Amino acid sequence: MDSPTGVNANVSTLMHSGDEDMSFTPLLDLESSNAYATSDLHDALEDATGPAIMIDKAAATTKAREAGWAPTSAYDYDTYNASTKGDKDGLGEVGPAWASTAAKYEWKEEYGDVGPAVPALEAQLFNHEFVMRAGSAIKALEFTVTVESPNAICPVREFDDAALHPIMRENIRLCGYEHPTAIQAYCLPAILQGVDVIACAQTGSGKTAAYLIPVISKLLGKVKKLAAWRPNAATFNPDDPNQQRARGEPLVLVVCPSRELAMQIFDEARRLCYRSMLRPCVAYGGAPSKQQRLELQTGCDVLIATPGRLCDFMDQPGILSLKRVKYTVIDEADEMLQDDWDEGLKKIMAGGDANEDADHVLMMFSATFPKEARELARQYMSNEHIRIRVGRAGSAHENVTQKVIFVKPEMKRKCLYDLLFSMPPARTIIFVNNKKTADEVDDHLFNLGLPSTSIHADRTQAEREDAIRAFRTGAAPILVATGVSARGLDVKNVMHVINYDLPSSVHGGIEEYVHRIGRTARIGNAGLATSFYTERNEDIANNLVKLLMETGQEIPDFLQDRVPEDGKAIFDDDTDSEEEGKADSKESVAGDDEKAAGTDTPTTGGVDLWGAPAAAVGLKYDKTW
Ligand SMILES: Nc1ncnc2c1ncn2[C@@H]1O[C@H](COP(=O)(O)OP(=O)(O)OP(=O)(O)O)[C@@H](O)[C@H]1O
Repeated sequence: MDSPTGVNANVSTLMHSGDEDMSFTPLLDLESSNAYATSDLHDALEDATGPAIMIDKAAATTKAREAGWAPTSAYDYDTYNASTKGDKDGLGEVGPAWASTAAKYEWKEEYGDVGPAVPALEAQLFNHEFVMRAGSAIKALEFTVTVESPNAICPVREFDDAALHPIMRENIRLCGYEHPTAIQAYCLPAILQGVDVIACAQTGSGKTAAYLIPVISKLLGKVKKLAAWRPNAATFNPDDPNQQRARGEPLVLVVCPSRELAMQIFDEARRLCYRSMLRPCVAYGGAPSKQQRLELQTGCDVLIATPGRLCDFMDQPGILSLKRVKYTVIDEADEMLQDDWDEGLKKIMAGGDANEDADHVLMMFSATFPKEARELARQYMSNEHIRIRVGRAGSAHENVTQKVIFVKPEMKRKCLYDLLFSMPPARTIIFVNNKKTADEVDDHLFNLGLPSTSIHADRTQAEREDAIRAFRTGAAPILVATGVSARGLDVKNVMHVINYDLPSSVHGGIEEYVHRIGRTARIGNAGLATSFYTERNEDIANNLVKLLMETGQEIPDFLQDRVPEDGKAIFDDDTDSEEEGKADSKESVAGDDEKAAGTDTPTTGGVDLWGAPAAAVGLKYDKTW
């Protein structure tokens, strides 16, 4: 069936009712993918490059079912078109329910300091089977932590030690977070100090909670004093045009580059704001703005937004004002500091009518922070800011087993097909470098009976949300994606990331590779990343080999000549040579030796890895976590 966008997208179901709709039956048993050890997956790689076999569609479908892959189900564009036609505002009865309208705790004026539990909402937010749980390999996220700060930061080993608000402590418990990760252990006390923070830690290490927990916790005690007026949820009827509406005046603003990431951060905020007066909202492009506007008008204390839609709302002062913002977080900051986002980010940072009080705090987070981004980031930060780095800025962790296979370009499809059949069915993301290839690979797999779906920037927002939902629930356990989804996507049990195309050095390079492979093996779980390497990928070869070395991976024979002569994996960019004076010691890869060398002793002098003279930020110390 042809789609309105001219592709044969095949999202497995037409579901527009929010990720908490439990009537949706996953076709892939979510737990079963836990049954396969990562070693089973990569041992099977040996079999993945056999000779091409031509298979007809019926035979291929039978083969896919026999191998255990879930059945395919075509996207029903007729139903989709019928349901959204004439419903541009997304407010019609049959229109899709967007992620931005997902249920949240609604505060009533008669509540005291803590609202009562709402069991149905609690079950949706915390207990459903799609919430990630920390894996047993969480220790692999324990790197040497480097802190540069005007004051010493005393990390919190346990959430109980962080002086958090009781509601926050309870919500963390409901989330199932038992211990803080390294980045959380340092960010909690750092952010509670109330100064600007730049933080960098590996993919899937809990950076979202690292900023949301302290910020929300700090606001909880004073929200009644700080928050703007909003209608009482006990009596407010959003359908009544005569009801008085609020203006969105958030206390917290989180800006991130992709819609999917915004929805995900919104989900985390919905959990962490549970039973509190703080009302989270999300604003992102593609979905109708009217619904998002109504949400802002119902009250907004924590706003998560992508830049385009945020700037649109900033141009409507009756709808949104940033004058109360106390905390601004730029997530995926190195991406947000790229030229593409320059105009929007400048406008957001200038803040329109933003809070110019001295108490405004700016935070930047990412798993990667190349040199140019570090320099730019400093321009926005106050002089006395805190910098926290877990391991090397831009490093990966050893929970992802990385395999690189040499493939002739014309053999990629065959190789992909064999690869998918060489191991047990598992939730898999296949990254490609352009939208056309995404459509082609998705169609190819789907036509061979494999339950794939795909996502890229040319898809409508409804298609994007459906694709992610189908992938998350297991209805379509194979997701073909362009780099748009490389950052942030956090889906339980993604066991395998395949780089059908490796990122080129001009389009994301090694940073994008790190983000892509980081969609698997999150928060202490294990995963596999397989990359198809062709002769056209020479531009990324040196950094790829260094990254493989850094994480103790096997270097394939065809890349052996890229191994540095001294056997040390030092990244060119891991220095600030543009600064006057010498960079302090170039950091070698974070291995056990380096960890052992970690010291609690503060050091000063030289130029730090973020490009500021270390003396300007007071203390600098490494600590073995
Ligand atoms: N302390 C914790 N214990 C257990 N799970 C946690 C903890 N903190 C966060 N998580 C979970 O870990 C997962 C990864 O967190 P998150 O998405 O914030 O990672 P991230 O560091 O931002 O990754 P990326 O750089 O890829 O965006 C989420 O599902 C989150 O709910």
